[in-house]
Amino acid sequence: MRAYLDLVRDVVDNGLDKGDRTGVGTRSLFGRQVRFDLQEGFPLLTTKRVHLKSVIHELLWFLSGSTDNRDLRERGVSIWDEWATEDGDLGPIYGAQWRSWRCPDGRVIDQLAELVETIRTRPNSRRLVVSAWNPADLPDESCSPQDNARAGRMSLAPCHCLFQFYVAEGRLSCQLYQRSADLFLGVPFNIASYALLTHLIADQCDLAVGEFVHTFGDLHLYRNHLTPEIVFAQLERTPKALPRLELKRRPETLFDYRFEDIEILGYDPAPAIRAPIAV
Ligand SMILES: Nc1nc(=O)c2c([nH]1)NC[C@@H]1CN(c3ccc(C(=O)N[C@@H](CCC(=O)O)C(=O)O)cc3)CN21
Ligand SMILES: O=c1ccn([C@H]2C[C@H](O)[C@@H](COP(=O)(O)O)O2)c(=O)[nH]1
Repeated sequence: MRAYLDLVRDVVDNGLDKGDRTGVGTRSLFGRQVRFDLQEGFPLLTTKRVHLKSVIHELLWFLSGSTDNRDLRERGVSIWDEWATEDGDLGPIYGAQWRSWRCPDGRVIDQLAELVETIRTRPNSRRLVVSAWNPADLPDESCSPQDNARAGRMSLAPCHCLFQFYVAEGRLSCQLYQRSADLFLGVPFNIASYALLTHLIADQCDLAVGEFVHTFGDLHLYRNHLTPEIVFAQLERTPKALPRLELKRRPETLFDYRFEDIEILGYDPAPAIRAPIAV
């Protein structure tokens, strides 16, 4: 995970000060790319403990098509609390766009089910793309997340907004375009989440895993993370060997994985580093 620390160093050294929607302020760069060979291990940050339980539950929640924060809270995951209404509504965020993209003519498209079917039947396709960026459902940036959800809009615009798969030599690779990236808190979660998604889809399609390519638009460190206890403590740590991912069971479909099916072996990270989240 040296690549992650290099990104942090890049933003610290070369980023420009920039205001943002949350009012916190950032140091930011535009347009970067890193890649992880998933054969070399599971790309889970070792220079701080990442709460993988939240990552796994969040991905299974996206895959279930749910946008109800109560389903996450029931599993002890609170990472979406700040954006949900009191009854758990987040509006049509990832789960809705991935599994039930609404068309003007009333049709509903399950992008993930179609993706798996196309990888199986036409692995050479150059159209293995899923988009969460649905302009019709985007939030109004001048309203709160909760007011957007109440108006039937997304509470937060998709950050990991488009991804594409690629099959070659029996390996499945994934590239993500992330338009906006909170490098300290969000990105370690996003890397682990898409690496896991690639493993699950590869498992369903009888493929080995290839690479995860992570492409960034606005890549930023929030100003209140640029402290000796947070970002600079992270930069002083040395990466360790990566853990491995093991899937204990292959269910009927991509949508039937359970938390217990996913095991991470040999994860020996440095202690967690707490940081405030910008809402
Ligand atoms: N500013 C911001 N950054 C994000 O990464 C982000 C958002 N907003 N809004 C929507 C989701 C929610 N995500 C989150 C929210 C919180 C944590 C977080 O607080 N992580 C802590 C503890 C995690 C836990 O205990 O489960 C961490 O140390 O990683 C991470 C990702 C990712 N997204
Ligand atoms: O999966 C995620 C979700 C969100 N983020 C970060 C990126 C930004 O810091 C905020 C979103 O604010 P916008 O004004 O909509 O860009 O959340 C992330 O890194 N990963």
